[in-house]
Amino acid sequence: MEQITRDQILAALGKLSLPGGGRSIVEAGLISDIVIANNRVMFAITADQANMSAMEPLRREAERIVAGLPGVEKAMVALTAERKQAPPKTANLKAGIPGLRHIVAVASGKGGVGKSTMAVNLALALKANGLRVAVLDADVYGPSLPKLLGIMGKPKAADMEGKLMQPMEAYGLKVMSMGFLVPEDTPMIWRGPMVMSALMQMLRDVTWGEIDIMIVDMPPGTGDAQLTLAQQTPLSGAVIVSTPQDLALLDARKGLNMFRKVSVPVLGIIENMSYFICTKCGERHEIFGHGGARAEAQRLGVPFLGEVPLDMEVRARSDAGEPIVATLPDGPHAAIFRNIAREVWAGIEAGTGRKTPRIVIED
Ligand SMILES: Nc1ncnc2c1ncn2[C@@H]1O[C@H](COP(=O)(O)OP(=O)(O)OP(=O)(O)O)[C@@H](O)[C@H]1O
Repeated sequence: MEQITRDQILAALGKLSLPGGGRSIVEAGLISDIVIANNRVMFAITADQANMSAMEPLRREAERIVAGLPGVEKAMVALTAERKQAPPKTANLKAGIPGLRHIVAVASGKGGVGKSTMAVNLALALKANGLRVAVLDADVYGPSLPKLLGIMGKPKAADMEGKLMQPMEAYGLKVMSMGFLVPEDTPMIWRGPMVMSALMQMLRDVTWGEIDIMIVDMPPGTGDAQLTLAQQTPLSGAVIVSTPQDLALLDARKGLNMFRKVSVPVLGIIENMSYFICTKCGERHEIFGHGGARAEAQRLGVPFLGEVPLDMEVRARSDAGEPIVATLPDGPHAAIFRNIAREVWAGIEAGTGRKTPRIVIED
């Protein structure tokens, strides 16, 4: 497929007039930077905050026009409010997505704490407990699910127009990630509205089917993009991943505060790299002391979901795309994750009071 250029896109959008006629959206300077990657085009249209709903047909029309250009496989267009703090319009999404009963975010106060590893193994443990589970990689800055789950290739179209995509599958999970759509080496500058728009498309335009719980691997940190995601996605709850140092340094608290700010219940904290099991002697080393995290969680008023050791086996299997809960289901780690999964699900049930399927516990 030939590569579309920014000028070709602007020329096509030049025909699109603002509501009420008059100037085009290009002349009015309402088009943000245009990102072109792998035959996918992303940009935002600036709108008056008070005028967002009136601009929605224009957004759809812009998306349709660009998607129809030669060399474009998909177009993603978001509306952004002029005032910076206002999130893009996602009213339909907030109401819930058909088929997805619960969406739970896995987040961290900072990067590198093992958030993605925890998200994948938590998803697999929920599945082992008898639930229908999907995982969504919202970590568009560094999508890691394809690697962690050993998935290659691209999602297939699910309809004739190519608007809907089928999710990928691995170890019985339904999976979607920006990593499937954008090649690893594509330099991309992601902005808040684009992250939200990409996530919306992955939530809305993927044939997920009936899912009891979807785990969303959030981008690390607690900046604007994360706040918008937390605010605009219909979340049943959030799980915070932290390391002992992270807890001590109060980075985890930022994550907690972010979800509290947008009234998403925090289901609890997972302490990762909690202790170290010596590969030679099998002895447990409490490098950072023991019990601190549990006490800290209590102090912060959130459930403590469990502790996962720093372990060579966890890392090696993650890096090989063979997550430990799926490939070593009888091992001690899988049991730890199944317990965490049980706590998470109990928290969701307590929070919603909805009828849920029976969970089969095998250990
Ligand atoms: N409990 C653990 N024991 C050993 N290694 C671990 C453990 N948890 C995570 N790791 C390793 O730490 C590295 C970072 O983990 P991961 O990618 O899950 O972190 P992250 O917080 O999602 O990172 P990012 O900030 O890039 O999103 C990976 O190599 C992973 O295999």
